[in-house]
Amino acid sequence: MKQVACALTIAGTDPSGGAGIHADLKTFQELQSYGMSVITSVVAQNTTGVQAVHHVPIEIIEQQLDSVISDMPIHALKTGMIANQEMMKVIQKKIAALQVPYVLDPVMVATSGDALIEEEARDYLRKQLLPLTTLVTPNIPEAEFLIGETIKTTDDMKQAAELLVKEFGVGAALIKGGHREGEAIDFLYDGSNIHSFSAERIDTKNTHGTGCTYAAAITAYLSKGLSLYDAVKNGKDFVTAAIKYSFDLGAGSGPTNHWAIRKDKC
Ligand SMILES: Nc1ncnc2c1ncn2[C@@H]1O[C@H](COP(=O)(O)OP(=O)(O)OP(=O)(O)O)[C@@H](O)[C@H]1O
Ligand SMILES: Cc1ncc(COP(=O)(O)O)c(N)n1
Repeated sequence: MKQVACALTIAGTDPSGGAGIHADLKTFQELQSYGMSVITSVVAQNTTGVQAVHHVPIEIIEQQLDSVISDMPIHALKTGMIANQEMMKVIQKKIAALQVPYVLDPVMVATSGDALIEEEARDYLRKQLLPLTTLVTPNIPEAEFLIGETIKTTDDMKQAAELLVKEFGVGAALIKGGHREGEAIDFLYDGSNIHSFSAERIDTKNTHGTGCTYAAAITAYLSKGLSLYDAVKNGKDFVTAAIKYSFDLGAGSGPTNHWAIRKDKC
């Protein structure tokens, strides 16, 4: 029997604490999964945008992966920002051998609009990393890129989720509706059924890190042994509370609140 659930994130940093590795580790901690991290890129960013990016050398990414994999239990893992193909290759090699639930957040641009991954790497992600996943969690622009089709309606969202499983080999697909108007509805296709997860839209500009927080919450729940459906359902509650009680910090799009779920429960 496992002593403690352990979750690993492989992603970039956010010194302002709202997105990337920081959002992931805060979420793991809040959900009582032991958090571990491998850093791909050091990103100088805040609520207003990205100011600079420094990629960690490939051999150091590989060594970080070896350090954690050789010594620690990993019950679920998540990837976020992986900026280029070389990084993807090494991560692909290491995680293919792991055989644990894998949540891929196909991070391409920050909420601010700044690009976080190189053009040529997008295709590599689509062809090589998607087939390794238990779950992929694109927002609408990311899903449009992955399937090469426009997504306008909720039917389009459902079809995109099915296509990702049937044509692109992902284990399951969760298409997030944060970028639409009206209720915040997401669709999960798990290979057999479509499920919807919906919440009232919260009127706020403070959504920096919502995608990271959602995928990290799902990863934490998977590390604790929840089913995919329950992990997404609980993850949706977690991110909704995090947006509802988000912080009006910084001059731009403020960060979500990773301990908000406690307020809703108390
Ligand atoms: N204003 C909002 N009110 C309620 N839920 C929201 C709101 N905005 C986004 N969500 C929800 O937050 C989650 C993240 O969705 P979104 O589509 O924004 O992802 P994302 O684009 O990857 O995140 P980010 O904006 O951080 O890049 C989804 O469950 C979505 O429905
Ligand atoms: C290192 C890193 N990873 C991911 C995001 C996306 O988060 P968001 O779109 O919410 O700003 C980000 N800004 N920075």
